[in-house]
Amino acid sequence: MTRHIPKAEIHCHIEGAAPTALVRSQAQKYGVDMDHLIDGDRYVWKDFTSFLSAYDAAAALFRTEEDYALLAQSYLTSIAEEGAIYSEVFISPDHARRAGLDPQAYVDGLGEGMRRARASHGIEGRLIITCVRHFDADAAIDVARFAASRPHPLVTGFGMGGDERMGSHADFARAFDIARDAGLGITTHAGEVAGPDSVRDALQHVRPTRLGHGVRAIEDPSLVEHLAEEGIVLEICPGSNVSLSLFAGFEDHPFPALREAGIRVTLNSDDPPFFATSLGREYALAQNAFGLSDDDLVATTRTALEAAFVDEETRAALLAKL
Ligand SMILES: Nc1ncnc2[nH]cnc12
Ligand SMILES: [Zn+2]
Repeated sequence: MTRHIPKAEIHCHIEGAAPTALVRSQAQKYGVDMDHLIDGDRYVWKDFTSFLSAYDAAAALFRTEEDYALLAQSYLTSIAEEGAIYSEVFISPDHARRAGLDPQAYVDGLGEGMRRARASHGIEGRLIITCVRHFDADAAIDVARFAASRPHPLVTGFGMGGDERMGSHADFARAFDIARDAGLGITTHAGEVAGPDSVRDALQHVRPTRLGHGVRAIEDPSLVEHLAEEGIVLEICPGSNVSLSLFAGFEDHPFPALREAGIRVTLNSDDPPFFATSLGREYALAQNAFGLSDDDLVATTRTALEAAFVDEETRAALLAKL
């Protein structure tokens, strides 16, 4: 049991956090048939490509500001009940636009959901605007400009998700420059479904302080050393990685080896209902499968808070809770 451990999450996609029951009710509301996508309480997918398609289909069912307010409120409330004190969620204006929702209304809805969760459960939240690698690089520049305009006080970071097997971070360097110049924190997905070269590509072209996943850096000892030396924080999502068959099981997962190599590691759920997980389950797994003690788990939360894209006053207040 890790309910008593204060937790912080810095890698969760809000559209990927929608429980199947909520998506079913959204589908009913908008008259969309989702039977091919949901079986009982699980999403139907078989590999990374079909996972991304299922994710896009679920996202298409959130269409109004209030839909997103409810989604953010219910997600933050659920992890607060598992002991979370801080939540950064990845958000995607491209997905909102595709669902017919104006990006400003999207961000306002998400911000309102975070405000409600903070009021009821005390959980602090921030929004990381992401572009999508398998959409196109010009769209990414528009998304970066939107993020750089600081559309909401809770928007504090910029990142990229999507299909890492496509293109290079070089194609998105301009978008990341726009976001960095506006003072936003920078993270990006790399070293998940592609290997060490992809991590090096990300470091070279977008200079992130954090990496989404990064776990396949383990295939290159010199890269592991570099990540440790530079203090790059890995947003590790073990349940997601095993579910997507990056590793055969938790006993093969590199979390312990990366941690022992001196890399700053954190625990996250990525897209929890897609991978039958939750932030609480990730902490419990780290205890049971990786042998982390209560103190080790709290240290992981501390790393997440140190790496969080948040103002220093809020960071100090959060760290004081540990
Ligand atoms: N695990 C993941 N990798 C890349 N992009 C994503 N978008 C949502 N989940 C993702
Ligand atoms: Zn992710």
